[in-house]
Amino acid sequence: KQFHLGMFEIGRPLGKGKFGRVYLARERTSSFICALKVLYKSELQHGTGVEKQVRREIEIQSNLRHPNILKLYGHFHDSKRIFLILEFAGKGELYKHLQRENRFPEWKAAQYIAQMASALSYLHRKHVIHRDIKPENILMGIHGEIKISDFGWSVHAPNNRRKTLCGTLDYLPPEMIKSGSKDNWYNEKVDLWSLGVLTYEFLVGEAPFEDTPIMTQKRIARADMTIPEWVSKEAKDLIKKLLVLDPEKRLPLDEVQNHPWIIKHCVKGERKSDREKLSLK
Ligand SMILES: COc1cccc(-c2nc(Nc3cc(C)[nH]n3)cc3ccccc23)c1
Repeated sequence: KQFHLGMFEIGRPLGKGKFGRVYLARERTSSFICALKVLYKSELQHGTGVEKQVRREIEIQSNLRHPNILKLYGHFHDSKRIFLILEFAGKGELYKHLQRENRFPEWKAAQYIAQMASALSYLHRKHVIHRDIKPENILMGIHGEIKISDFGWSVHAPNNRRKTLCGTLDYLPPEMIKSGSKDNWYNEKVDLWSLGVLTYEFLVGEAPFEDTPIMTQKRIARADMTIPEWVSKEAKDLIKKLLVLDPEKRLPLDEVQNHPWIIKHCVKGERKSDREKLSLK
């Protein structure tokens, strides 16, 4: 399908991402609502990581279909700009909601982590590692479902990309902090660590290793964090099983999805009494 700018009515600017602006848009013939991300080629210097990052984002995200992953419907460009036609998530950036609410109640945090685990499990089955899981890269749909966006840092198979440490260090796993062997950078277990950091931040309202940049790196390398005593023991258990230094020892995603904390808050539909009947059988 060939897309071009004339096909869209451009609505209000939704906001500025790190490499371009995002507008609400409507496709004229179908009246389909989407979000149009505009990137200026001038800002993507040729041959720099950013241009490759955008190409990778397009290549990876356009082949993904999952309710908790923001869809990329297509892309096109003109002389000066690249346009990404993205799914519109009506409730915007998750981190804004987290800022406003300070922290999420356990039932809400568990539902978000269950959705993230489902999306990551789908990505890993397709050998895609996101590598940049954090609240800033998660959007919220109109029904409160969350959607991973921004695949700029995701990778397909192992490759020799250097990750420039832009933005927060809080979510980096120890293997990406240590200068040692780089092949661990391309092990999907890095997303498990970030899922643990995300779980902590949803419940506590700040990242587990938040400190000065130097101290953050030291604390990550030692998995040096304290979980407040008011966090439930089930939630504590899950965080501790994800924030493990050895990538191979981190709780696999299928066990995250079956963890008691997730089951307790996410098995929707049947009432507790029915659940007891089921387990008594
Ligand atoms: C920096 O603030 C930014 C930047 C980019 C988008 C938003 C934003 N986005 C969306 N939805 C989106 C965005 C995309 C790519 N798909 N669906 C909705 C919003 C609602 C209120 C405020 C802001 C919103 C903010």
